[in-house]
Amino acid sequence: MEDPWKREFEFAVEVARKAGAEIRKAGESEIRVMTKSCTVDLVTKTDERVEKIIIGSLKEEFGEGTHCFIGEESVAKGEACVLTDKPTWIIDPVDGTTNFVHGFPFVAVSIGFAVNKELEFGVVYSCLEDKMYKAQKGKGAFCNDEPIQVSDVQDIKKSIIISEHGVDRSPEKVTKIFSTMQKILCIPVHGLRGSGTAATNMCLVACGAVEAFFEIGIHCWDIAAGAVIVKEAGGLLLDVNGGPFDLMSRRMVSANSDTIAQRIIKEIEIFPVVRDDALVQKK
Ligand SMILES: O=P(O)(O)OC(CO)CO
Ligand SMILES: [Mg+2]
Repeated sequence: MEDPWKREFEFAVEVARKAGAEIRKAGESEIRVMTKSCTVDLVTKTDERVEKIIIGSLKEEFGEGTHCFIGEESVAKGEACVLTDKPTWIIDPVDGTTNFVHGFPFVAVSIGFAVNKELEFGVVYSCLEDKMYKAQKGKGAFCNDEPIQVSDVQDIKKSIIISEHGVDRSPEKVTKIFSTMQKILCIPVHGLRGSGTAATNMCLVACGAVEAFFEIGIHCWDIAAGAVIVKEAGGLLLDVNGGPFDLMSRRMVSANSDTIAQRIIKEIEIFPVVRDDALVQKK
């Protein structure tokens, strides 16, 4: 069947590569750090500039009228974060801003594309490692053009699991997050990890380096692209309560298999978060 989004997909790969080069270059000079929701929610001029480059390039190529854009920094400045049926680009210009600021070597550009609220393709460029992950619905997942697949480990005791602690440091939430991690660690699993970027974490699931990544508190721009990559690599996505995955819910389990996903879900202590599409629009 003719691929209706081929041009968009190929352009997304090109734009992600260009954005990654900008991030690498910016990392060589002094980085001026600002904060968003709290003192540990960091943002830099590079996040804002790279998002403008990505959205500017996409608008120039595909026009403003028919395509919609959800970008992390545009939403931070008050733009809407609502997924409609229109072709929508979901963009995190710098996933792993804290890593970028500290020179911790995992930083990714994440570009997802949805139509009729369904994800069609995802591109994650881990720009410091120079790894281009990409996937189109129904066409498999790739890293630097090599096919990738999730791991076939079904025994949780032989797994590595990724989770992150996020930027909300209220003691009740931190207690729940670490209690969940403690329970999973003590199953016992082989190890717990975290790269500091959700997009890269999902690609680590997709290429079989770890069995699962789960988090409550991530945003749609962190995981839209990775969601397609995990699925196309043979993995699955679920809500943290075992229900269907909902991109705007800020809750996600991505895993190599249902067996691993369900075992983790048994241990997750759920806490409330405000959905992305319930964020108050400032514009
Ligand atoms: O670095 P960012 O884009 O704030 O994203 C974080 C989670 O929100 C890492 O995935
Ligand atoms: Mg992010």
